[in-house]
Order: sequence, then C-alpha cells, then structure tokens
Amino acid sequence: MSYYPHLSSTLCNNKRQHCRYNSPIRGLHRCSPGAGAKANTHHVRTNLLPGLKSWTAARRLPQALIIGVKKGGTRALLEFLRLHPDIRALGSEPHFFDRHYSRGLDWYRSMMPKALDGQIVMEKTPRYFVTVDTPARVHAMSQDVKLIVVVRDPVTRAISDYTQIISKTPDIPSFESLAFKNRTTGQIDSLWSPLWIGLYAQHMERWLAWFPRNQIHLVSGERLISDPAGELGKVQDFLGLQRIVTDKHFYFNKTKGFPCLKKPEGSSKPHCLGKTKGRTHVSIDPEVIRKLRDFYKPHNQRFYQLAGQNFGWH
Ligand SMILES: Nc1ncnc2c1ncn2[C@@H]1O[C@H](COP(=O)(O)OS(=O)(=O)O)[C@@H](OP(=O)(O)O)[C@H]1O
Repeated sequence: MSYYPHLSSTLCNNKRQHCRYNSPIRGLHRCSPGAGAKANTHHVRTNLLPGLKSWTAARRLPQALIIGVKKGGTRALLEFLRLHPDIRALGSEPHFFDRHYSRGLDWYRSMMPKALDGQIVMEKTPRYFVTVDTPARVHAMSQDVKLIVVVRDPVTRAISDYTQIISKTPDIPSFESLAFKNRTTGQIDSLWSPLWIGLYAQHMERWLAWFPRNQIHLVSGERLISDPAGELGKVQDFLGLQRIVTDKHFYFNKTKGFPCLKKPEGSSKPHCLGKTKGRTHVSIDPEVIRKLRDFYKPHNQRFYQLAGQNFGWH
C-alpha cells in the first residue's frame, strides 16, 4: 500500500503506458521511459511537498531538441510544449552544436534549466537542421535524443525568412533579384540561404545518416496553426508524455490571426506570440512564386518519401 496514493496513481501501469490521473506535481506525468542524459553533480534540493518528500532538481543535457526549421513555427511549438509539467525548456536558442561547440558539454549543460527526474529537458535552435556537422555532434552527445523538426511550405518559409532579414537590413536587394542567379534564364540561386534552407530532403538525409527515422518527429507548420492541439498531441506521444496540452489551452485570436494561449506557463492572462511571429510578408511577384513552386516540386517529393508523409505543399 502506498503512502502517497495520489502520487502513485499517476505512474504508468500497463504496457500501453497509459496514465490514470494528472498529478499536480511536476515530473510525474511520464508514460514511457525517456532518453537518459547524465545530470551534473550540482544538485539543488527542492521541497515540493513539505513534510512528505524532497525532490532533486538538476541541470541535465537535453533529451529532446527542436532542430528546425527556421521560420517553421519553432517558437510556437516550444511555447506550447512548455505548458506541459514534464517539460523543462530553455527559453533562448543556445546554438551549441552549430556555434558554441568548442565550449563543451559542461557549458551546454549549465545553460539548461533545472529539472526533476522524469522531466524532459529541451531546447530549440532551428539552425541545427541545416548545419553540416550538427547531426554527428548531437549523436556524440546522445544516441537516444529525440529530434523534432517543424516543417513549412519552403516557398512561404523563404518569404518569411526574407521578411525577417529585410526588417533588420532594409537596404538589401529585392527577394526577386536574390532568388535568381539569372532572372532572364530563370535559373534559381539554390545557395541563397532562404532558398537553401527549404531543401528539406537534403538536410533530412544528413540527419538520417545518424539517427533512425522513428527518432525524428516532423511537425507540420501549417497544421500547428490550423490545429495546434492536434499537432501537440502527436508531439506529446512522440515524447512519451501524457497528453496534457490539449485544445482547452488554445484560442484563435482573430486580430493576430493565429492561435494563442489561454494561460501560458506562469501566468493567468491569455498570451499570443510576439510581433516578430506572424508578420505580414513582403509581397512577391506571383510569377516568381510559381517558378519557386516548380523548383521545389522534386525536392518536396523526395522529402515526402523520406518523411513517409505528404505535407501538401503545392
Ligand atoms: N501561434 C502562432 N503565433 C504566431 N506565429 C506562429 C504561430 N504558430 C506558428 N507560427 C509561425 O511561426 C513562424 C515563425 O517561426 P519560428 O518561430 O520557427 O521562427 S524563428 O526561426 O525562430 O525565427 C511565423 O512565421 P511568419 O508568419 O512568417 O512570421 C508564424 O507563421
């Protein structure tokens, strides 16, 4: 007989790993064992239940990463996942594997939020998806790490990317002139970063050389907007978590034109993402958009094959 029936009742109790109740306590909603990453030795005692038991929170290396894609909806996904009591996510982008790798894993670990046993530590850095050395480096940290990629129509993604770039550097040439090596012949400049990032199959293949397909979960950036609870449900399943973030957490904000949170973590007020998320895009010559759609068609098909799903980008 358990002394803490309200706690033990949250533990997984059958092979299908269902949980019976929601615990009010962080760290007790896991429905499957997660990838292990060693904690550091600098523990902090955290008394969650005065008089009952003290729990140990520690900084650990992440067990899950949102690796991309830039402008895919990665911030929205991270903010939504943070509502889950068994997720501890770093708010900023640490860029460890692409920019700060020489600082070492101890530095990386020190960046992470403290987490209890059973909580999943995660971070998002969208550039990881496209940086050549990153898959091998992530693999060297952990073979079991769970990887999440939010993908979005590469043409819309490129325009979103350019909209962000021009908002910071207004003097750059037009999208139309940067997208082509030669506008007259119609030759696309696939090495221009906003276009190159959208070659998802190429980047995905690099990850698949290091990680099995079932360790990479793809989120549709489009569905993350049209059905956030549906996409979040699948991500929670992938992470082995109970589905705690559900449609009751979201409402559609007509002014913003996007789903927003009824009650974000640590607040009781509704909250939408900031002004840089969901910007009005610069308008692009429809003929250029048509050429880009043709350009991406074979790449998208190859990506659908690798993904085992069709994202419906036309
Ligand atoms: N709920 C909600 N609110 C606001 N924005 C949302 C939301 N869900 C997805 N998105 C889309 O997220 C796009 C930005 O993607 P990222 O967060 O990955 O951008 S970044 O790479 O971190 O800069 C952003 O792109 P733009 O619309 O081009 O600004 C949004 O379309």
